[in-house]
Amino acid sequence: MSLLKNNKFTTVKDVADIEGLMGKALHYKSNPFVDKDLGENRKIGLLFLNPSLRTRLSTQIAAQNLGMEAVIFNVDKDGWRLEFEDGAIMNGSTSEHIKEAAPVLGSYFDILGIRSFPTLQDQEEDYREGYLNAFIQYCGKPVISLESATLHPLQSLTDLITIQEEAAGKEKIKVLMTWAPHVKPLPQCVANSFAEWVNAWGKAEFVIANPDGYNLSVEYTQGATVVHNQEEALQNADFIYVKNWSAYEEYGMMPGLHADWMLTNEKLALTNNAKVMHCLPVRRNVELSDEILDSSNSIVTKEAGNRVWAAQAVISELLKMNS
Ligand SMILES: NCCC[C@H](NC(=O)CCC(=O)O)C(=O)O
Ligand SMILES: NC(=O)OP(=O)(O)O
Repeated sequence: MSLLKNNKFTTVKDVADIEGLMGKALHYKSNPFVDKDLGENRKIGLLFLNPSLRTRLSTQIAAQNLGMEAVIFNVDKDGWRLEFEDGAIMNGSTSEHIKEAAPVLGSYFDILGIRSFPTLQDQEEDYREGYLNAFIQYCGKPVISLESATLHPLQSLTDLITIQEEAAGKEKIKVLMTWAPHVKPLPQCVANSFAEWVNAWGKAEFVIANPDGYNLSVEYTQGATVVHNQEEALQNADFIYVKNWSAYEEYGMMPGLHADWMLTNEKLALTNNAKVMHCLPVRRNVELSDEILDSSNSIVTKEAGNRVWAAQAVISELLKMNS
């Protein structure tokens, strides 16, 4: 039985068995090379339209642990500028249409991973996931999201296994996702995705705290308790997931800077000695204080280390589905 429902990995909705996939990731953590022949003679193409440290390296390592060859291509810097619009008269700055580029890439690789951030200009356009969906439509191969306009599923699977490891069998845990300040508008995707996965997992009391004006789309938060008072939300939290995001309603805007939402030791004292998580990269002393990041409560680097095992579980399932 496959742990995936669909021949792609772009949302928790593509997963048939969340606990099974988490278990598989943790199994790989203990036995990284147990399936080292599974991907023999197969190739994964990792396509980036935006920067990345963790995703590109952890996914490459995960593929190599399965015996695959991983090729990274920075589409934004090294490829032709792509056109996505149907019927476009290409007499401007775009040189190649996705209708040619995607099937060509599909012919070179067995699996494709794609990172494409939102523009934060047009909510409707970003939430339609035009880039990701065009690749899926035209490449003819299974696609893994390496962070799209609205979601970051490899990050969220990682976050759940990290929580499971740290909770160490504790029955009732409270997970708080809190908005944090930032200097520029960031996508909602990491926060949407974490909410989508924690809600689908259903094993935690889940609270989201954000200032007025920063509510996420209910499509992802449904099931969580959304509050606007951070101190109240911090009470008895076992895990604090820290993330900035720009406004969803007043799309891509920053309706208030709220520097006082940065987590400090004083605030951490309100919690159940909570572990602090962040997807990284993090801006020190803007999003999270030095005193938290340098304390034993911070598990951010351990969390990033777990990215390998989440990616390995997903690639392994896709290899088996397409063997
Ligand atoms: N892939 C992990 C997060 C990516 C992105 N962060 C950023 O763009 C941070 C940029 C900066 O701090 O300059 C985000 O929040 O969605
Ligand atoms: N957390 C994460 O996706 O990091 P990168 O942007 O460095 O890949």
